[in-house]
Amino acid sequence: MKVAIQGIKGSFHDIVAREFFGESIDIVECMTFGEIPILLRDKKVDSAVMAIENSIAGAILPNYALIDEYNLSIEGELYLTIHHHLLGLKGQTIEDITEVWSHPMAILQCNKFFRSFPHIKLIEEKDTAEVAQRIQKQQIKGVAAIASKYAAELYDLEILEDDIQTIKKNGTRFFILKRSLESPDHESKYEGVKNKASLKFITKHKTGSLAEVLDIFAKHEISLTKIQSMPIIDKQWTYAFFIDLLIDDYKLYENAIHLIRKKVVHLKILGEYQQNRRHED
Ligand SMILES: O=C(O)C(=O)C[C@]1(C(=O)O)C=C[C@@H](O)C=C1
Repeated sequence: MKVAIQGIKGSFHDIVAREFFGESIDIVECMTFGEIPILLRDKKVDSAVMAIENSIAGAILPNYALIDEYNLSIEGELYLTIHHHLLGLKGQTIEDITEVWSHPMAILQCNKFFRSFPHIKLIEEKDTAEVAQRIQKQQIKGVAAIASKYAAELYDLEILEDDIQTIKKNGTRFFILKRSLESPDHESKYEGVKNKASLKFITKHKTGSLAEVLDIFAKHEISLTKIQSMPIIDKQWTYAFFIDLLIDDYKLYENAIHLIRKKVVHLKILGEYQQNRRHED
């Protein structure tokens, strides 16, 4: 079983892939999110892990666009508690550090910490763990990574400061993705309780059209966990909506979808999957 992730061994995506699928998978490392749907489309991998939102930094909008454009199917989700640490070569202290390299989402989650160190330059890189690996391999002094404790252990770096995210409780939600919704060989090995769904819809451009859709959910006692608007790029200043909802009663959910289909100009079910509870620690 081949699973594409953003980043290398020791990245948060790596942790999620192994937590979701177990240790026996082959990880295919990508250095951009954009490579993931292409690997799925070309059948180079069976599944993929993709971060979609973080509790401090918010949604990763380009990933919504990738899932939509390549018609990927959401097969599962995982909420991971994220602890960011400042990692450097053994013997270094924070006073020695003049630059910090990390993934842009990780930097966003730690911005407040660096306000107290205005001389430290923050530089966006492709992956938290890849920076940790590079610092060790090339014995780079004066530079620190923002990465996980697991990356510190793997790449034998020292934790110069721990838990540097803006607030202690920090989490990222990841999607487990499979090939296109239309794909004929679309298998569902992870068939379980499907008590959550993600949808995309575009309403008519008239007063109250979004309210009508939300009203149908309310009347069917369907609880929404997230609503996200996304620009429709070929129709400037118009928007599509991405909604996550909980399915308590599948029949009620189906009825609601049936009614909503008649109200909107476009509706796509991105996936129905088992809800993962958010960890609180
Ligand atoms: O760089 C990593 O380790 C990643 O897995 C990427 C990523 C992200 O894209 O949000 C994953 C989780 C954290 O929120 C920070 C970075």
